[in-house]
Amino acid sequence: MGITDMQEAFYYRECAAAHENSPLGLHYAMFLPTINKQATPEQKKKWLPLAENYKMIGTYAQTELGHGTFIRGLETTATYDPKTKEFILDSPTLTSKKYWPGCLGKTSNHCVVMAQLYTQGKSHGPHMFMVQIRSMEDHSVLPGIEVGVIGNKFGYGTNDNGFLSFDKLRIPRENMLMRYSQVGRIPRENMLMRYSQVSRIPRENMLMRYSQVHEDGTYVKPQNAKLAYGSMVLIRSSIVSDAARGLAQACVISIRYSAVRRQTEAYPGGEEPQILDYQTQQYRLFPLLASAYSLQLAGKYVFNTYLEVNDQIEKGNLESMPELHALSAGLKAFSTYEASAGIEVCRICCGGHGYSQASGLPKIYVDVVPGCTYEGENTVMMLQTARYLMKCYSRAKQGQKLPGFVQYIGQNLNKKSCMSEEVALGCLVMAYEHRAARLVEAAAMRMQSLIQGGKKQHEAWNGSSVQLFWAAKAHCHLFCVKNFVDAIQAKSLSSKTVTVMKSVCQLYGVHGILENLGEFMQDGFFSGEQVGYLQRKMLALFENIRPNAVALVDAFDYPDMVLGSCLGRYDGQVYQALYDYAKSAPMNQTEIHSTYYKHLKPLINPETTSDAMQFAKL
Ligand SMILES: CCCCC/C=C\C/C=C\C/C=C\C/C=C\CCCC(=O)SCCNC(=O)CCNC(=O)[C@H](O)C(C)(C)COP(=O)(O)OP(=O)(O)OC[C@H]1O[C@@H](n2cnc3c(N)ncnc32)[C@H](O)[C@@H]1OP(=O)(O)O
Ligand SMILES: Cc1cc2nc3c(=O)[nH]c(=O)nc-3n(C[C@H](O)[C@H](O)[C@H](O)COP(=O)(O)OP(=O)(O)OC[C@H]3O[C@@H](n4cnc5c(N)ncnc54)[C@H](O)[C@@H]3O)c2cc1C
Repeated sequence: MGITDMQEAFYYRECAAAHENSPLGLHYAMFLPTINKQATPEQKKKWLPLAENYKMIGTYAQTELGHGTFIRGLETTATYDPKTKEFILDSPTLTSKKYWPGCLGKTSNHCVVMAQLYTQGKSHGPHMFMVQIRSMEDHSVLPGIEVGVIGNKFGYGTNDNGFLSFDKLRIPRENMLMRYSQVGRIPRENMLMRYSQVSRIPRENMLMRYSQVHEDGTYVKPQNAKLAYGSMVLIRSSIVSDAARGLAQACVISIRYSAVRRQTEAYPGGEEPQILDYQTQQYRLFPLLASAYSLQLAGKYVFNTYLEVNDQIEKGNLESMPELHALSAGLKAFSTYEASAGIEVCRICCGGHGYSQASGLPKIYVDVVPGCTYEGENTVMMLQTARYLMKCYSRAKQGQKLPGFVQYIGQNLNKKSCMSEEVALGCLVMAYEHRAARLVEAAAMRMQSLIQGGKKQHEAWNGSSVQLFWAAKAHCHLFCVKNFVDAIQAKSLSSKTVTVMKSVCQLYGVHGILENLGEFMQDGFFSGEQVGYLQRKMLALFENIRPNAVALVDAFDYPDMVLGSCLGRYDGQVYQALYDYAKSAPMNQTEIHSTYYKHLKPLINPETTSDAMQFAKL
């Protein structure tokens, strides 16, 4: 392609083969970024040119048959042999076989492998290693390696997710990605490669990051063990926009189709209305349209935050790592949950045609829904965010100032909503802050009471994890609402655009409250009368959004070739497109299908079926 910008290359691939999940997807999304972020300058100098020019094609092999979530429980081992200055990679058990990595079964000839590092008889936890798995001459599998595909999946048909195991495979010491932790002496020139003059680096930086070790394999700890998890944070930060894109495309298809489809006379003898005029269709689709806009804004925010924090990390300042982890983990979970559920509603809103591949919706769904699992199973990710919120809560209770977006935690909960008929954006934000603060406090109180009752920390954690999940979900929901409101209020949009977008933003906030009413009303924050305001406002917003609904999805500007949908075509020629799609079905290339002669004819006309066929039938 010759496109050098990663993001542009990503969008090109999205257009050229939308939702096809390229067999090189992991090469771009994780193999290249892992070399970029986890390799030393020397290693980058050696591997990046090869990988960028497809002279190395790789994937990210971390998950095993027995472990995906619990990285510290991974069983693949990498044991350092000081005599030969090599690592010995081994899959000691059945459950240690790598299982799931994308593009692994047949495509990749290399992979970055997450394995438990052992040196001098001690385990140092999961680390990344560069491993060649296939010959660069003829793509044959190298000795000491077993690799293959895992078979059919729910979707992702074009991705050869695979399994991989090692039988005491030896790799050079230089193949451990050593940017943040090392084994075996680091040549002085490496230091120079990272920083122009070793002398110019304050000594504590060198000790913290590039301190010397002996050739006997003494291990040098990284500044933070979680630096090795960096590639996952990058992808989680990218997945939010990915989920938003999928939901937005499903909204384009279902709302355009709902403007074309007419069904059921509105009154005896009357005209059949556009199904988009049914209030129930608006109730199902318009909040999803609002959610698509909200998640797109959230995706931009979290990816920009990733870039900023990653810059600081590369300079040795790890201060914002915990906040980035909490934000990316929570929003990855929140966005993929919301998008997956929303795409399914869009499909159902298209009736029978929504169930056809011709709609383009099943393909979008099976492309987005695994995002609830990969890159960190959603519940686990929400609980990671909850872990951070608990820390923030105790800091708030100690009177400490909290960073940026979590300042709402620990606020005075003894207040009522300011909600009026107008449903001001500020009152919406206040409601979400109150709900999140209350759920964070309730989870913290629950944990405290269990511990005071004699439970151990891990028992109290598990005994509070439902409420911890609720708190994290409310935190992410607040983020999306507040981020949307800030965008509306900060944007210098034209007055007409602001009016329309303000309605979309209001609908996102109002609908979210009505769909989670118990959490907003449990402490009497809202009165029944105020709930009535919200219900009437939601119905009014449907009417307000209806005239601009098609324009609001056109604004996403997805070309027909990306949507791949007979229902969501820009020209609205749905029925002709469906008929053409049907006519082009492979089974219609012959009038009588070959199976007629073998299976049907003997039933229908047994007397005319030749004896041989009869015999074949028996
Ligand atoms: C530029 C364009 C790029 C192109 C990308 C384009 C599009 C992307 C969109 C879509 C994706 C496309 C393709 C990709 C498709 C498929 C790829 C899937 C690949 C995979 O599917 S690849 C495997 C993923 N597999 C996981 O995702 C495992 C999840 N499991 C874990 O991640 C850990 O297992 C965890 C965290 C559960 C426990 O880990 P643990 O047991 O070691 O930690 P523990 O609980 O003990 O402690 C916790 C302390 O660590 C801190 N902490 C933890 N993690 C941190 C981090 N990341 N950063 C900073 N701090 C962190 C905490 O904040 C806390 O801190 P504190 O203690 O202060 O509270
Ligand atoms: C399409 C697809 C592509 C993938 N690509 C890759 C890849 O390229 N590279 C790679 O390495 N991996 C890949 N994976 C694997 C993926 O990263 C893992 O499946 C994911 O991390 C979840 O781990 P798991 O499968 O072990 O699920 P588990 O962790 O076993 O989850 C099962 C259930 O247990 C629950 N659970 C687990 N731990 C906890 C806990 N501590 N607290 C509460 N509940 C818990 C979960 O919430 C979940 O409900 C891919 C997976 C898919 C589906």
